[in-house]
Amino acid sequence: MTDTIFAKASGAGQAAVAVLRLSGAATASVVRRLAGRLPEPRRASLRRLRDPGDGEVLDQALLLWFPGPASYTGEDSAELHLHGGSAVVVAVAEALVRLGCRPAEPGEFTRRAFLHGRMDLTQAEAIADLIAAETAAQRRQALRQADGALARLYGGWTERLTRILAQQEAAIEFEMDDLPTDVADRAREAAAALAAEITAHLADGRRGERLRDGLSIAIIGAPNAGKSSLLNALAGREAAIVSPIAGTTRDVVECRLVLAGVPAVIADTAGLRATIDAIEQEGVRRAIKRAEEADLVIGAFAADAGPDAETLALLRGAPETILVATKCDLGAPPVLERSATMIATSAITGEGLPALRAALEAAALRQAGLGDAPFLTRARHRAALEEAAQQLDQARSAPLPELAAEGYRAALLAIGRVTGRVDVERILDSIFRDFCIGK
Ligand SMILES: Nc1nc2c(c(=O)[nH]1)N(C=O)[C@@H](CNc1ccc(C(=O)N[C@@H](CCC(=O)O)C(=O)O)cc1)CN2
Ligand SMILES: Nc1nc2c(ncn2[C@@H]2O[C@H](COP(=O)(O)OP(=O)(O)OP(=O)(O)O)[C@@H](O)[C@H]2O)c(=O)[nH]1
Repeated sequence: MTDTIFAKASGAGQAAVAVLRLSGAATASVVRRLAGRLPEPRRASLRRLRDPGDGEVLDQALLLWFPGPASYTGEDSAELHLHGGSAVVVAVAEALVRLGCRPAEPGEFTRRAFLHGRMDLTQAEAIADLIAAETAAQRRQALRQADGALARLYGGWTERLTRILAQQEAAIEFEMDDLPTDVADRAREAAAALAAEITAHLADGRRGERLRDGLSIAIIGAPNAGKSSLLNALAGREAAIVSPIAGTTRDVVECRLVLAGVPAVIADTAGLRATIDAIEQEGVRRAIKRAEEADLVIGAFAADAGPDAETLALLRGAPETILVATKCDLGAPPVLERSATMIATSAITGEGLPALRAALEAAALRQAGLGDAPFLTRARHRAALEEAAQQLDQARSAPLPELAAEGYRAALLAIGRVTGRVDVERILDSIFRDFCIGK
């Protein structure tokens, strides 16, 4: 019999109401000892909670009873909605321990939901993403995944692969019996179609992962180009120091932005120039590194000075770039030969800033926006699906039918690791470790 676990499911700190969640086989008897007879399933009922030892009233609480398997975890569970004071929560928690319950590990409720088949691993991970979601687009992606969009997609692939494997094994039997058959060919065709679908799913430009992790944007340019002023204007606060002294920004200054529902971190960096100042050199090194790792690089130059070679060179390696001619209040921006997007801005008059924001939002939607098909959201899924596609390719060209079957089996295992249908124990810990207690 599994332990009966409990945890405060509502947030830390003082609040009007604290929700304690319980799950496990002893839930019904524990609740009866604490609150009297069980209420109707899933109906809130106001109860006095009493200390099981001396009968002292601990709180006046709302009680909910969820008999398994129709509960979040799939087990008998209950919720106690207490007054939020810490002494109330502690008193009830102590009573629960005396009644044989134990505090839950992080993610343990959702882990139990998975173990009872209430959801697959992509859905369990989506619950964690939903709790962490900070923007509308993140919420939508997590909700879609929690609703089973990836579970259905990958589950469908698992079913098809199982059939392919069965066909291949039948083909081996037929061959041993010297029966003529085209079953192996049919398996190979089905595997080719599946491999193509998996490859297309992998080639999503990492949009789902970008939306989950946030977009990285770097502002680079010569000293005094107006980078810090640009960052402050975009962030709407004085995050970075602005001064007429060239070489003011040394370290990377980060600000969080939300662009069309996509979370982003925009970084102001040290002005690019050769210098003998060791600290500034390190700043330039960090600026270059940031630019190389960014999803989008803003190349800033003063309109009256024109773009510099160093900045343009760094822009060349970036996945997406926007050129910004700053200080356009001081002079007209130059006409550039290259076809790159250029936006003229002024931190003084505000000119061009809405256009820059719009360009950033368009880029964010392009790089991390939601599409019709669900996107891959985690590196864990990507690695397993890459392996599945590779195994399928190898299986299709395997010289022996037994080797082909081996490859199909390996591909099946790889996809199974994503959904948790096969070989799960090993990956469970790493997934649920990141949960908060009470979920
Ligand atoms: N108070 C409270 N709020 C919450 C949760 C919770 O557990 N408690 N949730 C927790 O994450 C989320 C809601 N998710 C839930 C998912 C399934 C079931 C559940 O009991 N499912 C049963 C019965 C469905 C029904 O009544 O029709 C089932 O699916 O069989 C409950 C909550 C968000 N809000
Ligand atoms: N007229 C005008 N001056 C600006 C504008 N933007 C920035 N400046 C001025 O240009 C100087 C440099 O601005 P910063 O934003 O500190 O430039 P930076 O590129 O971050 O400079 P470093 O930290 O040295 O790399 C400051 O004196 C700003 O006031 C603008 O749009 N118009």
